[in-house]
Amino acid sequence: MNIQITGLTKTYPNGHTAIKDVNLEIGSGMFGLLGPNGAGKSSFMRVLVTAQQATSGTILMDGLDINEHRQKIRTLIGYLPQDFTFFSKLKTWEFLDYAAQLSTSLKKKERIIKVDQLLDQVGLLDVRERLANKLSGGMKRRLGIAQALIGEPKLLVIDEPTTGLDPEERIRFRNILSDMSQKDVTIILSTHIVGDISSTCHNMAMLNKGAVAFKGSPEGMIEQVRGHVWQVSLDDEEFNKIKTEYSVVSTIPVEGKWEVQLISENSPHPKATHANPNLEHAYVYFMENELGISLV
Ligand SMILES: Nc1ncnc2c1ncn2[C@@H]1O[C@H](COP(=O)(O)OP(=O)(O)OP(=O)(O)O)[C@@H](O)[C@H]1O
Repeated sequence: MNIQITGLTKTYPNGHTAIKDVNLEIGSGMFGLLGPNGAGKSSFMRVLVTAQQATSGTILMDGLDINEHRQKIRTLIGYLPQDFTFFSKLKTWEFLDYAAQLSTSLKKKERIIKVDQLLDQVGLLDVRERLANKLSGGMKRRLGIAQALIGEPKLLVIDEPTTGLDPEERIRFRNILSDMSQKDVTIILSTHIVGDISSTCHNMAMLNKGAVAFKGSPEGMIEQVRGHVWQVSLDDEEFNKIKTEYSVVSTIPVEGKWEVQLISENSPHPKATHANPNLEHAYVYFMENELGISLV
């Protein structure tokens, strides 16, 4: 699916503008929306899935204006909101079957086949008889993906997919999304976790205070911080001093010293050398230099 977003603005009734003149083009594959809490990611996603209306601007999905073709657009979208919850008393397969009844016209026999296919795809077939509200946090998120996929959407919108998941579940969840994005489904995921983007998305945007602070590839964002990431080995005293002056992004204790990586325009220490930048470095750099948000 091709999505063209032009001049999108959302002002809530209390006067707060959560999305400011956003212009983006999103193609097939996986697109990451990165930004700190409160940046406007959820507001943006709710507008995208027609759950709330923009104040101004347009969104075209494969050429269709989402305001003029709301019903049609809704059949093309699967949505997993941040605060997704289950009805109690439904088993895992029953929950998905219920979602299938709402979003497909499949007959009972076809639905059961489809439900089990999807449960298998997200690794939940073994727990199909378990009550959905008794699943672990990671399993619930995976069941959430399955319900978003049951109507065979062309666009999958996922808000903060890995928040609260342990590392193993996080990797598993990312892998499911990567598989999906190879099946001609456009996936938009919002997150404040840099690793979710760097390991899955070819294109991304960074939102801050409702406006687009960066758009392009993760590599493009990383290039902007090249030359500003330093590493140096410090003793306790030096380390305590440097961490009050610079944005330290990682610290590893090595042989009684501290192996430190930090962001700085200029060399922070006579023994400091350049380090290879990654997306986390770029995120910190953007927050500090472009957006004026201090992390020290
Ligand atoms: N219904 C609303 N009425 C008024 N202000 C709102 C409403 N919903 C969100 N906001 C405000 O809009 C801003 C953006 O919120 P939003 O939830 O879209 O951000 P976010 O990037 O998804 O953050 P988070 O990850 O914390 O949810 C915040 O300042 C929030 O308080």
